[in-house]
Amino acid sequence: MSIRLTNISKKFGQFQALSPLNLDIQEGEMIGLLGPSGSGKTTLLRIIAGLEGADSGQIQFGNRDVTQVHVRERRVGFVFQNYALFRHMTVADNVAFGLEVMPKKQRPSAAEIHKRVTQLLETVQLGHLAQRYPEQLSGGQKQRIALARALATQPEVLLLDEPFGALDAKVRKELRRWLRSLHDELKFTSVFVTHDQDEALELSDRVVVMSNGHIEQINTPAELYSHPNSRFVFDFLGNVNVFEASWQQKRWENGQAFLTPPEQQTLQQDGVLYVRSHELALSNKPNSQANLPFNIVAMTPIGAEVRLELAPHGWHSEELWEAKFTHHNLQELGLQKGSVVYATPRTAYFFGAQGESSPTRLSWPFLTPGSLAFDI
Ligand SMILES: Nc1ncnc2c1ncn2[C@@H]1O[C@H](COP(=O)(O)OP(=O)(O)OP(=O)(O)O)[C@@H](O)[C@H]1O
Repeated sequence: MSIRLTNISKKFGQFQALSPLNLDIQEGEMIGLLGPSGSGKTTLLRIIAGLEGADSGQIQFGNRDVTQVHVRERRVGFVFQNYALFRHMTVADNVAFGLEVMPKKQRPSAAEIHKRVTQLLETVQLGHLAQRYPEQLSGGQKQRIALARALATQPEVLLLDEPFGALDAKVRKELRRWLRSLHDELKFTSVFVTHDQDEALELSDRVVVMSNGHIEQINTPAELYSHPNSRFVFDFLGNVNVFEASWQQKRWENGQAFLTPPEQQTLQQDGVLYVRSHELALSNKPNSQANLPFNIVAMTPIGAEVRLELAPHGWHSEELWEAKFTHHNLQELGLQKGSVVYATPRTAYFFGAQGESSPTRLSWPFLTPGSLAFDI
């Protein structure tokens, strides 16, 4: 079932929770609503569900205008963060609930309900827990049951509000993969809310990035990562290093540090350069492309990588910079906590001070310490 939102807005009193926004969701797509707390994700999800009315605009499911249609008639499945299972009912009865309360004419027979519940419990791989009560389940199991319950009425749209928010990191990851494969198998259209960028990037076909009640950008995870269209999206997708750049004749400067633009670039103005932590090379001396001196203040192994925290040396940055390397790379470089190093970006994104919101992507030839043809 495709979903089309046209001109949807919502105010709570004087507060504009959603500015008029448009969103087209394809049939069978999995859409992640990502944004900081208060950006309007849950409000938008509740409006799609029919749990909240919009102040303006139209909602279509396929060709059907559902703007005025009651939540019960919209045929959506809903999963909340806090499971919302009925405590006094067994797992099987919880899953059967949506079917049992159907109007008599539409309700399947008792035998059909039993069959469907059994199948759903198999799908969520919890058939053996059918006679347990919610309090006898782990958080991850409860959330799978909540999903089975939401799917029992065979909705064409599944809406999930921070479905894995209350679970620990490992269970979250398992359930994410599991939800994605269930989605691919059953082919319903899903919209889920999250403030976890990894979750949004891993699960979604497209991510809708929200801030202050409007949509900042909609794109596939890969495109969002390679072409963030605003500083907000860049910041929100995490871990960027910021170089406040003042244009001085042929290069960007900040204190004693400088960066020379790639040859073909003609961005001769002040601005801000954003550099991702894994797009930095380090060396024990500067070169003609970059003179970005740092003190290494911390080296933290995180799984297969080591994260370096770098304090600018002789220039200013609001925050420490971060660089990521494999253990092997780092050994080759022979770096120690406390040493001074020079960073050279491979790629950076330039936001001009003149206010244009989309950045220019800058790409330099990759310089390794041994191949610095133009060391200074
Ligand atoms: N019923 C309500 N009455 C008044 N204000 C509300 C109501 N529901 C939401 N808001 C406000 O609207 C804004 C958007 O809320 P919403 O829950 O949609 O944000 P969110 O992006 O889902 O945030 P979170 O990640 O914290 O859940 C918030 O500032 C919130 O305080």
